Amino acid sequence: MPRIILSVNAGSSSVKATFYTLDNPPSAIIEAQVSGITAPPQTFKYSTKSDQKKEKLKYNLGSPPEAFKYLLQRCLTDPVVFVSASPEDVVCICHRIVHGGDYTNAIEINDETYHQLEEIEDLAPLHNFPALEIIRTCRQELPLVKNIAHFDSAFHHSLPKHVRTYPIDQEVARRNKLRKYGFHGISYAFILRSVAQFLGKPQDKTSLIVMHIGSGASVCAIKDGKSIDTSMGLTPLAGLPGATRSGDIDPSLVFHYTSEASSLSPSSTKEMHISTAEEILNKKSGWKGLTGTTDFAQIAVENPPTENHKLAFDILVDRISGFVGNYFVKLHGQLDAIVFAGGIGEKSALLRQAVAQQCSCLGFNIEAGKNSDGAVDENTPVTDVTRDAGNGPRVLICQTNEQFEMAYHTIAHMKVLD
Ligand SMILES: Nc1ncnc2c1ncn2[C@@H]1O[C@H](COP(=O)(O)OP(=O)(O)O)[C@@H](O)[C@H]1O
Ligand SMILES: CC(=O)OP(=O)(O)O
Ligand SMILES: [Mg+2]
Repeated sequence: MPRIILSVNAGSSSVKATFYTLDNPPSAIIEAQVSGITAPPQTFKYSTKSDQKKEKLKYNLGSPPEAFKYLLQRCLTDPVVFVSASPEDVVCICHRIVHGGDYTNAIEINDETYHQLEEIEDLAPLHNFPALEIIRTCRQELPLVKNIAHFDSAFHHSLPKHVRTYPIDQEVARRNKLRKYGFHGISYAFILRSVAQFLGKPQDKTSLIVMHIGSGASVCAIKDGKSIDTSMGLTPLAGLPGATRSGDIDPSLVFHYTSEASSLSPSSTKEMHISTAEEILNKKSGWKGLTGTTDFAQIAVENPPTENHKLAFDILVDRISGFVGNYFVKLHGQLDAIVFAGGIGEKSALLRQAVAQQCSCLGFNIEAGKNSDGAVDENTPVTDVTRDAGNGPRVLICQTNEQFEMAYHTIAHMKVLD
C-alpha cells in the first residue's frame, strides 16, 4: 500500500489539495483545486500523472472549508479521480496557516496547539478561521491522521527589530502582539530553495527581491537566505493591493469611508468577529473595488475594457515598483535576482514587462520573447527571462508550490515516517 501525505493550501480565492508519495522528495499523485471562490463560476480542476480535467461547478461552494470538503470527497471517494490509493493510505495532512503568531516552525496539531491557534485567530480572521475549520474537519473525519500546521509568517522570524516594530506605544504593542509578521513565507521558502539551486549557490549566500503576486500579493527582501523585510504586516492587508484587499492606505481613510468602521460587520459570526472596516478593506477593495472583477486576467490585457481596469493595472505596477526600489536600497544593490511568482506573477507577461521596465534603472533587463513565453516547463520551477545578464541581477519566474514545500519540509524535518 502506498503511504500518502496530503497538503492543503487555503488561499483567499482558491483551495488547493495535493496528495504526495511519502518519499524524499515527495512526488505528486493528485493535484486538485477549487478556484474562483470569490469570483464565481467556480471550477474544480485536478491532474494526475496521466489525466487532467477541469469542470465548472454546478453550485457555488460558499467558503474555503466547504471547498475543502468537496475536494476531500472527490479525491478520496470518487473512483474516477482517486485511482491509486484509499483514505487509509493517508498518514499525514499538512495545512497552510497564514498567521502563526510567534511560531517560528511547523507544529503538530493536538488539542493544546489547536487552542493556541484559536487564540491568535483574531489577528487574521479572514485567513486563519477557514484554515482552522479545515483542520477541524480533518480531525473529525480522519481521526487517525496526523495534522501538521505550517505557517506563512514563520519565514519572516528573521525580520530585524526596527523593521518588525510599529512606532506605537510599546507596552500596548507587546500586550496585544502588534508587530509586523509578514506572510507568503511557505512560498518564499520554496522560491529561495529553488532559485538558489538554479543559480548554483548556497541558500545562505543568496539575496533576492521576490514578488508573490496572486489574489493576495506581497514582496520580500531576502538577504543571504533570510527575510529582512516584507510588505505585509500585522495582517495580510498591508502592502500591495490584491483581488479584494486595499493594501496600504492612510489608516484614517476608513473612518471617512464609513461612520460604521468599528462596528461588527454583518458577515461576522459567533466564532469569527470582523469589523466593518476589516470587511471593506479586505473584501470590497482591491481589483474588486476598482473594477468589479477579482480576476486579474481580465485586467492585465493589452486593451483594458474600462479606464478603471487600466488604473488597477497601473496601481499594481506602481506599488510593486515602490517596494522593489525600497528593498533594492535595503539590500545595498547586492542581489542575485528579482523573482516573479504567484498566479499573476507567473502568468502575466504584461505585468512582468511593466514592472521590469519601471525598474530598469536598477539594472533589471527583461528579454521580451522569453518573457512572453513565460514559464513553459511544469517540471522546472525556475525560468530565466533576463536580457544580457552579464554579472548583473537576473529576472526570474518561479512557479511556486506551497503544497510541495509543506510536504517536503514535513518529510525532511518531522518524523512522519515512524
Ligand atoms: N493569465 C493570467 N494573467 C493575469 N492574471 C492571472 C492569469 N491567470 C490567473 N491569474 C490570476 O491569478 C490570481 C490567483 O493567483 P493565486 O496565486 O493562485 O491566488 P491565491 O493562492 O491567493 O488563491 C487570480 O487573480 C487570477 O485572476
Ligand atoms: C497571505 C495571503 O494573502 O495569502 P493568499 O494570497 O493565499 O490569500
Ligand atoms: Mg496563494
